[in-house]
Amino acid sequence: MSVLEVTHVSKSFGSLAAVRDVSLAVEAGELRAIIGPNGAGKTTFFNLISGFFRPTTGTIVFDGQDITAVPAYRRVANGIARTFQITEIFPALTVFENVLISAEVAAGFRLRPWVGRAERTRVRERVEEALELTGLAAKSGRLTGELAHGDQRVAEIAMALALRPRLLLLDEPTAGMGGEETYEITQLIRRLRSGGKFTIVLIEHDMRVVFHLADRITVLDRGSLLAEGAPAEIAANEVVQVAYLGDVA
Ligand SMILES: Nc1ncnc2c1ncn2[C@@H]1O[C@H](COP(=O)(O)OP(=O)(O)OP(=O)(O)O)[C@@H](O)[C@H]1O
Repeated sequence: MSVLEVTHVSKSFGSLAAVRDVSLAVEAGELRAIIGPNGAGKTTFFNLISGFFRPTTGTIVFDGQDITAVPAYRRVANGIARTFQITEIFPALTVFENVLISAEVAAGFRLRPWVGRAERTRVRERVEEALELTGLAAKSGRLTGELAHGDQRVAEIAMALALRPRLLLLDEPTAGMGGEETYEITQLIRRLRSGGKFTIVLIEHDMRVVFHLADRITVLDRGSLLAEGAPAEIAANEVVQVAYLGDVA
């Protein structure tokens, strides 16, 4: 069954069509990679799924529910969490505090004058679970700004996991990483995927990571869907090779 169904979605900024008539369906438990050259519309597409932008046309259905008009914060409550291309953390707070804030905001704590102890405990459990899942538990008391870049990106993933999402959107999780860190985060994403709890959509420029992790790959080019298929099909697709993969495939 499809968890996410995007149908004929477009998004224009003035006269620029950043996403043009894109449709895709992501199955439960699948790891889908979205690739494409710079400016292909990948991040805009993420912003449409997470609700930061409303599509100009088209519909987005999550878990059988039409969420096209649902605002971003409610999509989080429905089970969609994302990370960003650029790290979005509070460097002066500890890892634990960053993940806790994320979980508390999602639980609506900041909007209420009083929150019961049981609910606080439940949210803390989510934070601890996210830190365990990402392997950051031992570093939870460290200031986030003092962590290596790779661990900061992992902390961001922990912040998303603390929302207990069913759909996890990862925007270039290996951006700015060296070989070792890229390997570590690839292993982490593979673990998250194999746990079976999450459906993952990943934007990624590193083709080794993409071909390693993805069940299926969607290729965007100048806002349009250029191709979709299993990694072997995409690697063998001549149109994709010409437009994007070049020597890599
Ligand atoms: N908020 C915005 N306002 C105006 N134009 C935008 C906005 N966001 C994106 N664009 C434009 O839409 C097009 C697609 O951008 P987008 O960031 O989605 O591409 P991308 O595939 O994620 O690129 P990259 O790989 O460089 O991150 C670009 O031409 C970009 O300049």
